[in-house]
Amino acid sequence: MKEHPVRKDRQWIKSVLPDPAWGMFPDNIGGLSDDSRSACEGDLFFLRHGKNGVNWAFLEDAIKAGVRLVVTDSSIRSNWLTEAIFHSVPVVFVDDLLNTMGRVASSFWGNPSEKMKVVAVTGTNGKTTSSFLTRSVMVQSGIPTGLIGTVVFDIGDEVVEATQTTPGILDLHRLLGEAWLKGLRGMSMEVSSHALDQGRVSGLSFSVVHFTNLTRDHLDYHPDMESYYQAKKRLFSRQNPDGSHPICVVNGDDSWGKRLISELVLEKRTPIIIGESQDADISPKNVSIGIDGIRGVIRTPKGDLHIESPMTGHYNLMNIMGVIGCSIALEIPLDLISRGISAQHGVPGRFEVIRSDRNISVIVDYAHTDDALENLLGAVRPLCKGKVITVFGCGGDRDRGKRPRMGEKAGRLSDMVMLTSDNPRTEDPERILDEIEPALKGTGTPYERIADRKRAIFRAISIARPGDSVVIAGKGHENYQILGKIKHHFDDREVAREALGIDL
Ligand SMILES: CC(=O)N[C@H]1[C@@H](OP(=O)(O)OP(=O)(O)OC[C@H]2O[C@@H](n3ccc(=O)[nH]c3=O)[C@H](O)[C@@H]2O)O[C@H](CO)[C@@H](O)[C@@H]1O[C@H](C)C(=O)N[C@@H](C)C(=O)N[C@H](CCC(=O)O)C(=O)O
Ligand SMILES: Nc1ncnc2c1ncn2[C@@H]1O[C@H](COP(=O)(O)OP(=O)(O)OP(=O)(O)O)[C@@H](O)[C@H]1O
Ligand SMILES: N[C@H](CCC[C@H](N)C(=O)O)C(=O)O
Ligand SMILES: [Mg+2]
Repeated sequence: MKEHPVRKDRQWIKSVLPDPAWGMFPDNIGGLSDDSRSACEGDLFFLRHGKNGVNWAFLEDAIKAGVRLVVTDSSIRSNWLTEAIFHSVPVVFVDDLLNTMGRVASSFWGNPSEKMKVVAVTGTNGKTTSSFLTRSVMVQSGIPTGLIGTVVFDIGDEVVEATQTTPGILDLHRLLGEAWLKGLRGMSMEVSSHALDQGRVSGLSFSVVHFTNLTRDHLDYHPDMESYYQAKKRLFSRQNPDGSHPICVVNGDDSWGKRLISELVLEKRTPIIIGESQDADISPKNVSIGIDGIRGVIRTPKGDLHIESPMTGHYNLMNIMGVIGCSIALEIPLDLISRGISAQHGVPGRFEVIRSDRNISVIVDYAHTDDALENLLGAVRPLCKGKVITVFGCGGDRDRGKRPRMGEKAGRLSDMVMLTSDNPRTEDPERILDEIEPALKGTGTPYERIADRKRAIFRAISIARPGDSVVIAGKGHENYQILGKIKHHFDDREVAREALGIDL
């Protein structure tokens, strides 16, 4: 068993857990796991319910792997646990497993989030973009800062492709622990509604929490918009482990944001409000949005702030204002906020322009909700001299209700549409297109239906004339396409370059 970089003291576990049932605490704990597939000898293993209850084979596998202590929920009692004890693995029963996991994992890594500046962003759209911008500002202000979100988990010298927007609770605490050990003192992270619903951020301490917006998505997982909102709201109502509350930054132009603000005010909290209205704490004073980006002056409680960002679109102005709010909450001086915003030249797969010597603009973007598509196409239109040709589809095994909505937006806001596949996953690609097509057809905009995404991109680029824009939406930074359960290499940017005749 490797020596733990933080927990050199033996039996630290005694101070954070109640006594095990019918057994003693082990002498030492090497690691934490909640998945039999990654459990190691010497680990403390958390036995958890899945959506289908408890799978006892997982416990058996974990014991075979040599875990030294099992912690589980008081509601989980069975002969299998007696069996664990029979194998001389002590079992601890707790009333609130997620809360215990958060406390144990944080303590195991030396409570890094309590020592770092952690900024968390949630909302349907704009999390990744805002988290990159926030990190940039924090770095400019001298706080070495990592990033956890949809595109990467970046903890200093270790940058790995993200597996989820918000990783599982133990991975999250580990990432923060390792980030601290590598000298990072800040973390800019995305928190998805799934993560909030599943308690993945339990035990973490946040300095600032940011709400971008709430529009339709993920209603395959959440029963309705109200439950989706309640999941997001947890980030703002939860307390840090020391009982404090983070500072909240909320988009006051969004209808759910307005509600969140009024609920926070009722709880005697004072959120920093961003928005177009001059009543907002942070609002635009004199801002222009064009092909070369966003520039101008933003009003803030600390005075006027000059911004110059290569990013474009009104929605990115909203993201920038949210980030200004977070930065002011961190007490970062205005000139450094301004520098940090300018230094972020773009975000992978978000409004990524594929340059070529053809006089057409090709834009790859991650818009995969109807609101994002509307925002994106609304940003492209004023910049485009010719026609807007949109290539898009919808993910399989995900919210089906957004399919017609996306079809309608794509049709209404484009001059030509290539209806194609996104990640079909285990669904029949043609059936997904069937669910998008009627709404698209209803707009009267010409379209072609080509399920093969590569062919659709090639076709869109081949029909584009000088001055036209080809918008390839939905997959952004993704370098794969999921067909069935298999991930195949696929990158919209590579395919677009190939179609444009650019050497790869
Ligand atoms: C729908 C959903 O979010 N499911 C999550 C949930 O799965 P589950 O309840 O089915 O759990 P399970 O797989 O039965 O496992 C139960 C327990 O047994 C363990 N296990 C499981 C298998 C095994 O062989 N051995 C074993 O010990 C698991 O580690 C876990 O402790 O709990 C698991 C453990 O934390 C998550 O990995 C899993 O995320 C799946 C992979 C997923 O795809 N989630 C997506 C939808 C997601 O989280 N998306 C958001 C993005 C949203 C956005 O961008 O807005 C994200 O944050 O990435
Ligand atoms: N503030 C915003 N409001 C509306 N749409 C936005 C906003 N910011 C970005 N978008 C659009 O949404 C897409 C996704 O943006 P981004 O990746 O920043 O969001 P996200 O919340 O991280 O999404 P995901 O949950 O899928 O990771 C962008 O490519 C853009 O089209
Ligand atoms: N985080 C989003 C990603 C969707 C991206 C899109 N390409 C798709 O596969 O549907 C989700 O889990 O819904
Ligand atoms: Mg994201």
